[in-house]
Amino acid sequence: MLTCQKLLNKHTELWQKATIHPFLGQCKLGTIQPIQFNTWLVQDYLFVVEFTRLVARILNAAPVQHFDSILGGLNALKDELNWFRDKAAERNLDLSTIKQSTCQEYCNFLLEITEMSYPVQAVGLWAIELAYNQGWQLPGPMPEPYAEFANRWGNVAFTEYVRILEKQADSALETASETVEQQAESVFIQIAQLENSFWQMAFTGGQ
Ligand SMILES: Cc1ncc(CN)c(N)n1
Repeated sequence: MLTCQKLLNKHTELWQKATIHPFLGQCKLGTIQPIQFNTWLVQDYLFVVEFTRLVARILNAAPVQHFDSILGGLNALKDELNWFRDKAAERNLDLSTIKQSTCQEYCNFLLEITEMSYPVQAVGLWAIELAYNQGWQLPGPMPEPYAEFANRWGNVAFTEYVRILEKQADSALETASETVEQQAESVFIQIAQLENSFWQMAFTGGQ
């Protein structure tokens, strides 16, 4: 039987590339350049808009026992979108801009996930949230102004939320066919690759 942990064990290197990147390393050192950080901030806001739509669709496919956590996630996304708007305003950034190709590619992939069965969606949701939880947590405490960003996804409550998503994905996988297991693995791999590309996009600052 496939589990989230098995996916992490099987694709260690790929997952490391998704969660450990010079972008985050330079946030930790305080040496990230404004163009790089601002590129990430604007593009991540655009991503989170589409991610919110994905979570809403996952709610539609989920068993009622999983509603609590998904509704909690949607509520947190409401705050997160407003927080992104505040952060962008502080930096005089225009959020009504076009998506860079990597961001667009990831958003297109989110749409593809919505057409798959619930176990695959549950694995996708867990992987996307785990990527940010670990990505922002692994470097350890960051200096201001990045501490606030690291804390948003690295905090204990978010870690607990990701654990619940993992349990839900595992329970959805319990009765999954081999085909669905393969789809879940493929979605996990693609998310890991897209997460790495997203950091890379921000790191190159849109040049
Ligand atoms: C690219 C990306 N991946 C994941 C997350 C966490 N929701 C995010 N905000 N952005």
